[in-house]
Amino acid sequence: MRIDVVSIFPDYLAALDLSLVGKARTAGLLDLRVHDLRDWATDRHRTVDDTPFGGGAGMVMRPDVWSRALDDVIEEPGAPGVRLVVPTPSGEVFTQRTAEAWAGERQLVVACGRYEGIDARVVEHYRATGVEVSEVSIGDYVLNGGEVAALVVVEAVGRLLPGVVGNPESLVEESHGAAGLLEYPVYTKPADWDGREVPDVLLSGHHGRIARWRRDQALERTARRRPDLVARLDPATLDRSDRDV
Ligand SMILES: COc1ccc2nc(C(=O)O)sc2c1
Repeated sequence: MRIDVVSIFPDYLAALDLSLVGKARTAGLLDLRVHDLRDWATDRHRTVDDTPFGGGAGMVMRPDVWSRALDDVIEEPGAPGVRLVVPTPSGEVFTQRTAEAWAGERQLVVACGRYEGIDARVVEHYRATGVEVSEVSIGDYVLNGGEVAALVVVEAVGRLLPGVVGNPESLVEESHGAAGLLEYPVYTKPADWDGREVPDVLLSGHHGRIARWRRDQALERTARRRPDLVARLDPATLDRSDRDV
């Protein structure tokens, strides 16, 4: 998979050279390219914005600069599996399900807005040329630009690519994973720390009981902290018929 990120702050994406995503890049599992939008500006000040039509505070990012950049970066506009991602506070919420769907794409191009955003005609133009365009938000809080959202999207999608995470099994049990539950509490050595002990069941060696305890903990935690997720659970996840283990 190829992911391109276009930003006026390309150094913001340097964190993607680290950890799992960095290893995936080195291993050739993820072709991640970061671009400076100003490289497509035409004036000596490398201007990418201008005042908003209709007035109002702030500046808007110019459509001509963005289209020169995206025309260069999008491999095959309109081809299947090519998606333009535009992080925006007015976007649909980006979730684990979104990440799972996008992990199957051929190319993601993430356009990071700044100032008051990107001229709306850019999204209109690429939609009209047959490019899949997704305007997404990573949550209900105020950011200053799309770069943080780009980091979230690249990590959430990149870690789902085959070979990136050592044990694919771990993708099932993690919070918001395939089961749709929050993760159960985890423990490691020392067994006795701060006068607090590890739940006995985890020391029992009884795998069936451990699995059941973990699922019960995940269900309880999800019901307590994220009741909104419980409504979406597969009924089989709530099935307690294995009580005999
Ligand atoms: C101007 O560009 C922005 C500004 C805020 C913002 N907030 C996002 C979010 O995902 O919440 S993406 C994004 C892009």
